[in-house]
Amino acid sequence: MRVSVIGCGHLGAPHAAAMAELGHEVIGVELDPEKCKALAAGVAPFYEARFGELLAAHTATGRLRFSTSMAEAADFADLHFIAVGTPLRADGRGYDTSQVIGAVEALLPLLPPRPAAIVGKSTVTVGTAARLQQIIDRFASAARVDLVWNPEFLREGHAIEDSLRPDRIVAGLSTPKARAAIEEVYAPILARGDVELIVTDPATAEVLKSAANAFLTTKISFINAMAEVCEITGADVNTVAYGIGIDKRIGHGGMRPGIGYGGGCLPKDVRAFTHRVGELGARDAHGLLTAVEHVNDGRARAAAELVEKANGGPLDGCPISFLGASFKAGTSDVRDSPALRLAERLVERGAAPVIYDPEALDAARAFHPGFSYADTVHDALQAADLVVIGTEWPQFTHDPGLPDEAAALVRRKVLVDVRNAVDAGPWLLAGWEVWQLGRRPQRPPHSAA
Ligand SMILES: NC(=O)c1ccc[n+]([C@@H]2O[C@H](COP(=O)([O-])OP(=O)(O)OC[C@H]3O[C@@H](n4cnc5c(N)ncnc54)[C@H](O)[C@@H]3O)[C@@H](O)[C@H]2O)c1
Ligand SMILES: O=c1ccn([C@@H]2O[C@H](COP(=O)(O)OP(=O)(O)O[C@H]3O[C@H](CO)[C@@H](O)[C@H](O)[C@H]3O)[C@@H](O)[C@H]2O)c(=O)[nH]1
Repeated sequence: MRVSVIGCGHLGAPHAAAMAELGHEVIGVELDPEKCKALAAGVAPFYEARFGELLAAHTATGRLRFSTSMAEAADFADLHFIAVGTPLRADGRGYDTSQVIGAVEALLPLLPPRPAAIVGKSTVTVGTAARLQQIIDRFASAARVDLVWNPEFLREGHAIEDSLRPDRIVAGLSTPKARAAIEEVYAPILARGDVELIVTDPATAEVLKSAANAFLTTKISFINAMAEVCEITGADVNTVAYGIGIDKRIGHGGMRPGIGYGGGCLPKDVRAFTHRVGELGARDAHGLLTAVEHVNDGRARAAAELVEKANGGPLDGCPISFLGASFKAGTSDVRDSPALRLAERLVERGAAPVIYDPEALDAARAFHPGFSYADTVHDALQAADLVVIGTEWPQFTHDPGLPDEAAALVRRKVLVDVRNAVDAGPWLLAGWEVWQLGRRPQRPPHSAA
């Protein structure tokens, strides 16, 4: 099938590569000329597992190409994925959907006189598809153009894997032709027989996506609220999370305690949904989601207080080796990164963090030029009074050599892991104190404290 992907950011570019991998002929449309040029040359503009490899392979054969021209895409493709951004409005009251509306309005008059499907993947407020349908209906071509709302559930860092092997495919649509288009574009996935296609109306598809992200944040804030309880009672939140997660009704997935959720999706999506359900008068939903956001908003402060405790007093002038900048491991994305939120708090408290990240240094430098950065983990560790793990990269949490290596470079062997991801054992053996959220501090054998 000939498809276009309009908007080639963290969602659209991997989605375009995955569509090419499924055998489609794909054109990606990207407004940003630099990003478009890199993609067209087969070079990934951000770090995402397997994406670079697929991009290089499929741009080399010509099955996947990129352009800044919407007209080229309109002419070429029969199905158009909309994957443009939906940032929060500046006042925080819901999404700014202008990129979505703008992309559809730009595409419609360019479509040639043959059937086409517009397939929305961006995350939107419920009601957006209905608004787009009205815009489509105003065009003479309306009978030829079908609209599908097909929300995306991929996780950054797993974008290719999640696109090729999704948990489910959701399609909000209203005509048999639209259903046929979705079944055709996802045919290679559906043929495997283990992925359910949920066909519903557009409003249900929109709410389903918002509800999924709202539930994910609820789970994270729940365990982080339990971390607070553990901190007060001297209980251990990692054991609590493990113990309750054994119950299949609860599960272990998406319930790692720590500094809270960040990234380009969950914070803005739950914010926009909270606002929308409030507007709609859904008071219980509004109360629940407000509490979820409130817990998350408090995590950077809780983490900063933990760092201060680990330091044994105020952080004024304290040199901190700060490991991690991306919003989670496996991506170079620093949008709304909890790690950088904490770094900011530490600076406010007078500390001097030096930040290192294996993949996100360029993005962090570009978006947060005010921080100090090191090009290697060795440079970041040099003469630090504290080491803070802000992002759970395996290079920091699972490198068996790091505790000894770091011990030789720092001034004091105090580790604060705000992702609760480190196995303290090797660090304690190397003489480190280990501090984590919602857990008692662990001290090395034979330590006086
Ligand atoms: N990032 C994810 O993992 C993910 C997963 C599921 C859903 N989503 C949703 O997908 C949407 C996109 O998210 P993202 O993270 O990729 O954002 P992003 O900002 O990384 O990418 C959006 C891209 O669209 C481009 N763009 C905007 N208007 C355009 C136009 N008219 N023509 C061509 N290109 C245009 C921008 O230049 C940008 O590169 C959002 O609604 C987001 O909530 C994202
Ligand atoms: O147990 C957990 C899981 C995640 N996080 C944090 O939550 C944030 C988001 O993580 P994750 O959900 O893995 O990343 P995203 O790539 O942002 O993906 C989310 O947002 C996407 C955009 O809507 C959806 O498509 C995905 O299904 C949804 O998981 C990150 O800061 C994580 O560190 C935790 O603190 N504890």
